[in-house]
Amino acid sequence: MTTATADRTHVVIALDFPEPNEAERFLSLWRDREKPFVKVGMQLFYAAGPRWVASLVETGYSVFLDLKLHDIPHTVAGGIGSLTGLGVDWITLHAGGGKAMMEAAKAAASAAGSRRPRLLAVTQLTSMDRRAMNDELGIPGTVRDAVLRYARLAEQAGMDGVVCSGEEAGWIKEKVGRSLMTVTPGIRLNGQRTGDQKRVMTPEKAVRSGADHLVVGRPITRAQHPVEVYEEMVKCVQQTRRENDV
Ligand SMILES: O=C(O)c1cc(=O)[nH]c(=O)n1[C@@H]1O[C@H](COP(=O)(O)O)[C@@H](O)[C@H]1O
Repeated sequence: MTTATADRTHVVIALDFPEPNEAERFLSLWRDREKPFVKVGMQLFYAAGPRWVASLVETGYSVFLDLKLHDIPHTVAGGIGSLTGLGVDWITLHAGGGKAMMEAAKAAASAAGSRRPRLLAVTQLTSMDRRAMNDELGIPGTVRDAVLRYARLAEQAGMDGVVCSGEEAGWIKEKVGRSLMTVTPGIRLNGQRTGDQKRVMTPEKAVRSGADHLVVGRPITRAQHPVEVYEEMVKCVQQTRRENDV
């Protein structure tokens, strides 16, 4: 298990593929290179199952298991208990499940001792904007305020980090605390299609804004030359960190 540390910003590749063999074919592009940190989300997990995820870990990948758990505390604790044996690095759950749910998840993860996965609370999805949040969900105020509220709750419940957009990462560091890890999807290069994402940022700007780690799917998985795009992003992130002393 690799642990993402503050001295390195990971560009985590979201393996949003329908079948494990597609994901494996994609990963084979990195055959002679350092293995990237990868994210397995619901699409691939439901198709490939937990054993495949465990085999990915055994092969040497750092894995972010993004299942966004959200249920009553007892059920989420049970889910976390079933997932800890896979050896993944990070697991997501929705902060909107509440403090008791997150605390139950933390207790279940802690049972794995030093090999426990880090728990990340998802705040407001990056596919949401203020209009959808206010009008559809009935949550008043700005997205930033809502994200901050979730982040505070996550910190109080002992979460290791939060998933948020680049627009909120720095705000969270300032208002909630620097030790709470900020993991940021919604990453796009200048001029790239945003698709269903609403709160997007370039890798450079996200790092400057306070993102500890980036999650990138389609800009890499759908690129003509995925390894080159990935390496370019890693280089850009490292350079930004150096230049901004972050
Ligand atoms: O938890 C996540 O990883 C996540 C949270 C969020 O708010 N927004 C978000 O896009 N994600 C994930 O990040 C990835 C982004 O993919 P792309 O939009 O293709 O780069 C997807 O796998 C999403 O499931």
